[in-house]
Amino acid sequence: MIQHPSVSLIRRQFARFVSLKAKGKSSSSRKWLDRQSSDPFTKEAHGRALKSRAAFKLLQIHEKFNIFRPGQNVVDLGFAPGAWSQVAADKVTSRGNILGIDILACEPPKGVSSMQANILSKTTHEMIKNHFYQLNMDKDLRKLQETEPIADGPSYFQAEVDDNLEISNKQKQQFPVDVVMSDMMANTTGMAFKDHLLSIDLCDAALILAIDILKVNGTFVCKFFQGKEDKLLEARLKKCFKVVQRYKPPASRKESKENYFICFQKLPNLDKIQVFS
Ligand SMILES: C[S@@+](CC[C@H](N)C(=O)[O-])C[C@H]1O[C@@H](n2cnc3c(N)ncnc32)[C@H](O)[C@@H]1O
Repeated sequence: MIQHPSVSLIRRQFARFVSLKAKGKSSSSRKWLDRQSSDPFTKEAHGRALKSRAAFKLLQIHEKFNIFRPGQNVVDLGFAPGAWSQVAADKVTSRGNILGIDILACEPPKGVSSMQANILSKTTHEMIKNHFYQLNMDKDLRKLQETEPIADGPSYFQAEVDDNLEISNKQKQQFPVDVVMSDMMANTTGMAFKDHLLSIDLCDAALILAIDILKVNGTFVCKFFQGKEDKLLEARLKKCFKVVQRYKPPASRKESKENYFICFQKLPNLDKIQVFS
């Protein structure tokens, strides 16, 4: 094919521009690419159709602490691209429910519900609560319909069903979730202290949600970036859970400041003001 000289010139200049850009890649992004291509967890994640190597961190946390059981309700904060949700969905089976929240738009993995929302907004917390309340109501209604054929029954029958629903929802609605887990992190700035504070803010938002919706004895898993304030976070966690442990799974890179709090046995009757004072 004969090309107009100006077209081929533009193509050559474009190719040169691309190659210069590639050469000019910062050493940190080149290092990142090298690390990704040689990383055994990244390779294995591809092989097992997992969304990212982050899956292995949660698998290792689960292997050590036995977090999940079939049938549980789980909230996955900062779920995108979805590796933790994949792991949780596999462990809780189709009897359980996973809700993933992320500030970014992301298609959730199979069997996972999701919301694009910011956990630092109060509205997001309300939306999460409503999601599980609705699930509970649907479950209760199905149970009642299995035992009582309400569709053709007289209206007093329906009233009785409504009363029963109200009672069981009052008991269950408040704390419908078994596990709240957060792998959230905002875009890092490169300034260690600022990144640490950003991370602690996200942990606090996750903890507030856990106080509001976790069952008594429920489990909380939370990534944090280590720094001066993590002792204060740990103190808050200890007011809410009987057992609080720090654990850095082997799949978490040694050079990364990330670490995890694994908290078991949520305590009853928590007062947020007291926890945060
Ligand atoms: C390290 S990634 C999570 C990886 C995920 N656990 C997985 O296995 O695929 C951190 C996520 O936190 C999300 N995030 C950061 N700030 C957030 C916020 N304020 N609200 C909700 N999600 C947030 C980011 O968008 C990002 O997708």
